[in-house]
Amino acid sequence: MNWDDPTDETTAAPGAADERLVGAVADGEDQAVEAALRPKDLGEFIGQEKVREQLDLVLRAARARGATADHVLLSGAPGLGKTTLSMIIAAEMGAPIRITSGPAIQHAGDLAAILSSLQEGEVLFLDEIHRMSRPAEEMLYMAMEDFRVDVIVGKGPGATAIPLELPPFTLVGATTRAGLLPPPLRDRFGFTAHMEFYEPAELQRVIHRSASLLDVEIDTDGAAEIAGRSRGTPRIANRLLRRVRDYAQVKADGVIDREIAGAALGVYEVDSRGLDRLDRAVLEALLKLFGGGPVGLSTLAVAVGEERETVEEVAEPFLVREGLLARTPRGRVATPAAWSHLGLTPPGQGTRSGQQDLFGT
Ligand SMILES: Nc1ncnc2c1ncn2[C@@H]1O[C@H](COP(=O)(O)OP(=O)(O)OP(=O)(O)O)[C@@H](O)[C@H]1O
Repeated sequence: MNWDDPTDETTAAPGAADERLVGAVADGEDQAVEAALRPKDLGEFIGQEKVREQLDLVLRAARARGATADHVLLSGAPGLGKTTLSMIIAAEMGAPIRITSGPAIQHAGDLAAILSSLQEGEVLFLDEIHRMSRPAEEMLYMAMEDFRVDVIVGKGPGATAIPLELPPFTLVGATTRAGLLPPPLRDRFGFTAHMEFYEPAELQRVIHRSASLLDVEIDTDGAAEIAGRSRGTPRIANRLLRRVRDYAQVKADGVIDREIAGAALGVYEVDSRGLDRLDRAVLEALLKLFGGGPVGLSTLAVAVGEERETVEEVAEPFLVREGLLARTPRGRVATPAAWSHLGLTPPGQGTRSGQQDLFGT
């Protein structure tokens, strides 16, 4: 976990991030419906304009040369569309795709088995590439550069390396942490793209598109309301849309407008900026109990009745990214935006501070 990286929500306390409605990591229900919602080509892929434009050039040029596309590295937080883009790359190249992940490749032999069964031009999508084992990573260097691997047969002094030719393929590596990749691996990608969080207007388009695929009626304001609470992440936008759809079906006529979206997400405790119960508890403790800080992480965790790791890894990254909380050498500090988001006045700036509120003075 990189404490200073507010986008690093990937190594959060086990289960904690996944169970949240606003967690960016896919849960079982997401996996079941995401296939139906994935854009199928670059034209359908919303936002990430620069990445799309550059990738379009890379793929067109490869097609014009009749060659396999260069290896592609996609970095960015979970749920921003890395898997989707890798499938689009394969579709645009008219190639099959094989999907695996770093943690699934623990031995070089696992990788050799996959590589040796690839077809010519196939796209190999390697999610969480930064979590691959060292020996597999070293085998990948040669495979990417020379389309060849040395398979070691036997052990000790009798071990022999048998060279194995591979068909040309395109590796699409995905990582939440490009900085963690060793430079020799990073350098072997011909094209590297960093995926940014989405603007609310882009998420609004994602929501309209998904609503139409799910046969849900939603108006512009309803989509805007959900988009504003989706933490810049299409996966979260799609998940919130499904919960709001349930609410609209049960409590109204099935049509989603701003009022219905706001009421539904109120039930699920996702506030107007996308903070959930845990995020708000952390902020409230920081403001009301500690006057906005600085306060140590352990003290803050005790105050909200959570594990230190949960506060640090599950709640804080988004609060930092939103500019609501700062991690300083002296401890956690609330920003002016945190006070205004919770409708409180910082101490010394008015009649009602968080501290005064708490003690009713
Ligand atoms: N640009 C986009 N336009 C429309 N929908 C998108 C876009 N990006 C992502 N999505 C939707 O969000 C969902 C999650 O995307 P995807 O699985 O590609 O994310 P990811 O970055 O690979 O996540 P992870 O790192 O957790 O594997 C998909 O179902 C897809 O429908």
